[in-house]
Amino acid sequence: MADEVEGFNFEQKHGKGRVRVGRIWRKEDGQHFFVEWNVSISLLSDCLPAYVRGDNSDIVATDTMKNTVYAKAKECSEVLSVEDFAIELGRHFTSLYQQVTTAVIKIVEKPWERVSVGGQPHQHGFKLGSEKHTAEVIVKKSGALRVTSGIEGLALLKTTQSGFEGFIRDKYTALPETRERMLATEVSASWRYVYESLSNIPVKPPYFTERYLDVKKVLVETFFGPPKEGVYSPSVQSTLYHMARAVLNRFPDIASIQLRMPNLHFLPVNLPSKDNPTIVKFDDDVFTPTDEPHGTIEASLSRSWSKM
Ligand SMILES: O=c1[nH]c(=O)c2[nH]c(=O)[nH]c2[nH]1
Repeated sequence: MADEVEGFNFEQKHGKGRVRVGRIWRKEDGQHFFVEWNVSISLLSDCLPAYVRGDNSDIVATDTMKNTVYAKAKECSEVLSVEDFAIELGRHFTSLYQQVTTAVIKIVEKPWERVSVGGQPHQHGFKLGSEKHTAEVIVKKSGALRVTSGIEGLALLKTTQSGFEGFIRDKYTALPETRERMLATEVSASWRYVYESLSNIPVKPPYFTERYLDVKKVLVETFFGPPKEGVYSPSVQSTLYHMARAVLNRFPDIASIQLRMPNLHFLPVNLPSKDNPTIVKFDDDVFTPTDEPHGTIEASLSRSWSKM
């Protein structure tokens, strides 16, 4: 929030970063549920005297914020999504403290997944998966709300049905045109829901978790295409756009989506030999995997009637 202080413009916020919490829920049938969250809290509050006069009487201690994460985790008697937990924290800070005008809560969930043993889901055994579910929630004292969910580290690769042709050629261009290459990326996506107030968010607890899984499915299926023939990608740009569009077309409760898709190159291996026959001649088979340097391709897509 911006204030005028002694003739200057002044903006401030304070919070606690990287509060780590694990929570078990035990069901009556013996099945356990487990989540591990990394929570960051940032509060916009009326506490100028702390900065200007050393008067802390309007300060919510960041230690209290940390304790609140554990207290609220204890209070939640049912399994809930990162979004729901973030909304609960935001609601708490903006309603309990007169000084707090806005709460920004970010959570990254560690991807613990139930293991299967002998083909059966284990009651209390979990292994670490790969991509992470994230949420960022902004709650205002008025009840105004913004919920943004995301995926980080969704690594995808296909061995064909990708090419790159027709790009600008000049004296620095060495890249050959191709209709046959590998395509590998690590998708980061974040999408904002249409809900703008605490009073109109869906209250059914699995809603945000289900949506997260639905969005991931649409992103993955659009990237790969049908199982047998796949779908041809003329560029990362085109594939990214189709993925973003598929999500907005499919889910009316999502207002906008941002995608970041590095192009993780697999370089053809050719090993000529001066005297003997060629050691390795590339035939779309042997590659040097690289992640540095990599292409960076990102875009966001929102409904044109959106206010943002
Ligand atoms: O899909 C691609 N998009 C690019 O912008 C690009 N640039 C490049 O060198 N290779 C690729 N591939």
